[in-house]
Amino acid sequence: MSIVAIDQGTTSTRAIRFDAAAAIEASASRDLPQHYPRPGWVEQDPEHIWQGALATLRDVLTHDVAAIGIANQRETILLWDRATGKTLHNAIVWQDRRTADRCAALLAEGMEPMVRARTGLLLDPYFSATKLGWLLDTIPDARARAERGELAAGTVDSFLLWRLTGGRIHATDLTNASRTLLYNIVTEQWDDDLLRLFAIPRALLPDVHANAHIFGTTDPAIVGRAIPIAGMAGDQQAALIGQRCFAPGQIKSTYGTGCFLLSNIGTMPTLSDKRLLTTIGYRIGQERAYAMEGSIFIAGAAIKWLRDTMGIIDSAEDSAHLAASVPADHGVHLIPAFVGLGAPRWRTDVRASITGLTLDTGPAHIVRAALEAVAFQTCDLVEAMAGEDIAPPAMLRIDGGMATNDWFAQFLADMMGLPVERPASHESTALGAAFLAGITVGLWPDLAALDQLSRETRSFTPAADADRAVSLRRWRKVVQQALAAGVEERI
Ligand SMILES: Nc1ncnc2c1ncn2[C@@H]1O[C@H](COP(=O)(O)OP(=O)(O)O)[C@@H](O)[C@H]1O
Ligand SMILES: O=P(O)(O)OC[C@H](O)CO
Repeated sequence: MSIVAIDQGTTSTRAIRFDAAAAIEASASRDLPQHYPRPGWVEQDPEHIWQGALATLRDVLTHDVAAIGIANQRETILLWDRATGKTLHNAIVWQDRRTADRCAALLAEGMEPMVRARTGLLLDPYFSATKLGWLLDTIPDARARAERGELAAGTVDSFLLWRLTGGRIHATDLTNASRTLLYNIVTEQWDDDLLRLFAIPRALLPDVHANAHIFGTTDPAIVGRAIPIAGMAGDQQAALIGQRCFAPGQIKSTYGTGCFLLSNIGTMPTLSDKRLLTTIGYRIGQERAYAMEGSIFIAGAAIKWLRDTMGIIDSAEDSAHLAASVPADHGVHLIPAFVGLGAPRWRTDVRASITGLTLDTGPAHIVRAALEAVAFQTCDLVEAMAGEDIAPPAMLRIDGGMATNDWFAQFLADMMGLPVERPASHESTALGAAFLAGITVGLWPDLAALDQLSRETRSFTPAADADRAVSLRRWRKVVQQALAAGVEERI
């Protein structure tokens, strides 16, 4: 028996087939283009999302696949016609900032404490609700049609489920729901007050289920037979599960397009004093956990930008040896605020900058500064979490495309002063989705059984002589300057 996980990420879609020992049997991948129609706007073509998922699924599907799991880029929102299945607009991607003014207006009306108490989130354009509101306000007739129940909205998991089931099932899981600003993470229901606040008709929204659940079965016309879609989770929560962070205090950080650090905080939805997010970690049968999250919007995306837009590097892999070629006291800083800054600062107005340039600055310095910035931001998150009333981490588990970079993993350990552990396979997100589907169909009985599966890892131990304090002090000074420049822009 094997399980296929679809990992629908921001820049690519992958399908991976796992065996009963959680080893990878086959994998397939397709790139997913991003569109930037205006500064701060980020969109994707829904048909690209769908075709990528379908093609990769078909590539790895065999007769012994017992179930499919889905993990997905979160918050990205789609709107489609229930009768035809056609989308009404491009997907608005989580990084999109077009609703910054709407969020600022709600903030000025004093709505954030209520929103935060119910959702664990903040009033930021990152989340789905204001994006969905924008679609309803912008597309002619959309609001009236939504109210009549003719339209469906959903995050990427929900859209893929709809398409895979031949337009029969409109559902999501509670981790994805918990990123919309519409879902109450305490009562585990869509929240009527929040629906009113964001002017979202209830008829648009999917049913919500726990993560390990038969959400539907594939339409045989699409993949040849009816296979249960038996697990779904937002990609960061899927990585938390794939990294087996099942005990309070266990913490993982995934370095894909962005970086998302999630700490298992147990069964209470404790709110942060430091502008971190509280979110649903997972619900699998009777097992449940909330997570505290620090979200950094740009991680691997900075390396992708240096490669694809600036042409400074030929491949992302080259960034490791280029960084190693530059001395530690190089003095260059890159603030990767290409779409503003996420946790713990949450500043939509700040823009990216490179400082400390001299005539001997070359591409390698900028590459190193980009990798360093992601590590420094992780330190800021870990420090913010250390001030919370939650169990302190003993080490950090990392994964995602950028985590394959050895230089980065070592620098991260050095700057945090904490050991960093990296699984041999960086596909923790897909593994988490496979775990969910496998539990549902009885391949594994429970979380304890997952913990016992063999797990090969590599550890990065902090170097004794790493100049942590000085490096972090310099980083924070440059961030302060970028924040002040953001204020000036607004004036
Ligand atoms: N060796 C590397 N060093 C630094 N960044 C890398 C490396 N390999 C991949 N990346 C970055 O990782 C990202 C891809 O990781 P992935 O986990 O597939 O992301 P996503 O799920 O967001 O699409 C890209 O942004 C890429 O630039
Ligand atoms: O594409 P990733 O892996 O950076 O993940 C995106 C996140 O889910 C956004 O919240």
